[in-house]
Amino acid sequence: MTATKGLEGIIATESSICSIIDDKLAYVGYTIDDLAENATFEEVVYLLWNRELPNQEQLDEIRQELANEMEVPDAVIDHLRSYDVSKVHPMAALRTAISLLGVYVEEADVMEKEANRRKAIRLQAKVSTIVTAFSRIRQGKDPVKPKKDLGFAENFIYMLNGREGEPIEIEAIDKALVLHADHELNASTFTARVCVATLSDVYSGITAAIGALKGPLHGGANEQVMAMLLEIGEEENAIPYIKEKLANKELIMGMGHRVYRSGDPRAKHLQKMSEELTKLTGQEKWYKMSVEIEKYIKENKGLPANVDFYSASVYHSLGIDHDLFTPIFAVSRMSGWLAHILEQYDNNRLIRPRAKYTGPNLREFVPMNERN
Ligand SMILES: CC(=O)SCCNC(=O)CCNC(=O)[C@H](O)C(C)(C)COP(=O)(O)OP(=O)(O)OC[C@H]1O[C@@H](n2cnc3c(N)ncnc32)[C@H](O)[C@@H]1OP(=O)(O)O
Ligand SMILES: O=C([O-])CC(=O)C(=O)O
Repeated sequence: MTATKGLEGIIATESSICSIIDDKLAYVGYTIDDLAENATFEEVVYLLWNRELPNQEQLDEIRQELANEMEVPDAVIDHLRSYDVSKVHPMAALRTAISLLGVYVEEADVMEKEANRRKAIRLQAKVSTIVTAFSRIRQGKDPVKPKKDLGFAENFIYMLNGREGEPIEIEAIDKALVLHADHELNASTFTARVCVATLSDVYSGITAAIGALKGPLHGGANEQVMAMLLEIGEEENAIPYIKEKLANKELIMGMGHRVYRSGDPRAKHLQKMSEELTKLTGQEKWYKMSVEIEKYIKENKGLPANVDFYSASVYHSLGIDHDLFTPIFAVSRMSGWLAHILEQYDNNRLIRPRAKYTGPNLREFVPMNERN
């Protein structure tokens, strides 16, 4: 029995949601390039859950369902106010709030297909409200209630800032949500599938997934990228900084990927957005610095920039707090997690691999009075 460290290259399930073939990414057959340029986030949510793009009527319906379900129970808001928010990372707050939501909502443990779809709508709608409410509360402000006539990205910006977004902000957030929505069997999605394959409930699967996304080797990398750019400070420091990190065998956040070799097809869209938004806000140095780092790492380590690399300067130039970058990833990836959870329920088998044992051989039990 040999072990494959990190399960690299292991085909662990069949899925009809997302493909990565020869470094090309598609959601249900539609390339990420087409979707990034032409689809809204709500269209992508519909696509991931139904495996077809919505017609206008279906799109209107899912938009309305999401807007209608955005409010969260007072108990969840009260909970966000109940601890020292200055000491809690928003991903920890989100993980706990989603778990708490599972206690207050109806049907949490009802496993019927239609009930699970209703739960999917509620979770997708409410994740945005929780992230923005936490952000407002820690600024000493009241959460802003969602508006039923706004789209998903519009409501996110409205609830975050207490004002409706400018068209360029709405477009940027909507596109970022489209780009992060799903990614095959990434660590957090796999976590969600492992959890619900025990026939546990949707809230448990999503809570587990948020925990996995939080780590800096996965979704948490986008916040770390911005921390790195700030530490570098000025463009001329970028390459010496990177050289030193590499010499110390430290990771360059936002670089490398388990699956992509030539490049992450989402990165170029975020790069373009970063170029435009940093220019518009007079913060081009973050973009220029990122381009230099990407080039150096590609040439010297053969590693491509991943989705987290340019999203950092995109969100920064939109004035978003750096520790909200990963929660925004979660707001988007909620759609993919839910698609995979529903797919897992539809064709379930317990996920239970084996471990190659490397400990001591069988031995005599040692009574307490004979132990060192
Ligand atoms: C949304 C997402 O989750 S995208 C990924 C977000 N994560 C990051 O950006 C964190 C930085 N990147 C990494 O840590 C890795 O590239 C991962 C976790 C994404 C992929 O990891 P793996 O597939 O396990 O790659 P692995 O660790 O085997 O790397 C292969 C080699 O490249 C090196 N390497 C990989 N990524 C990096 C990096 N970002 N900086 C420096 N070296 C790196 C490794 O040290 C290793 O070198 P070695 O062969 O000399 O030991
Ligand atoms: O697929 C992965 O391993 C990580 C990733 O890029 C994602 O989750 O978007």
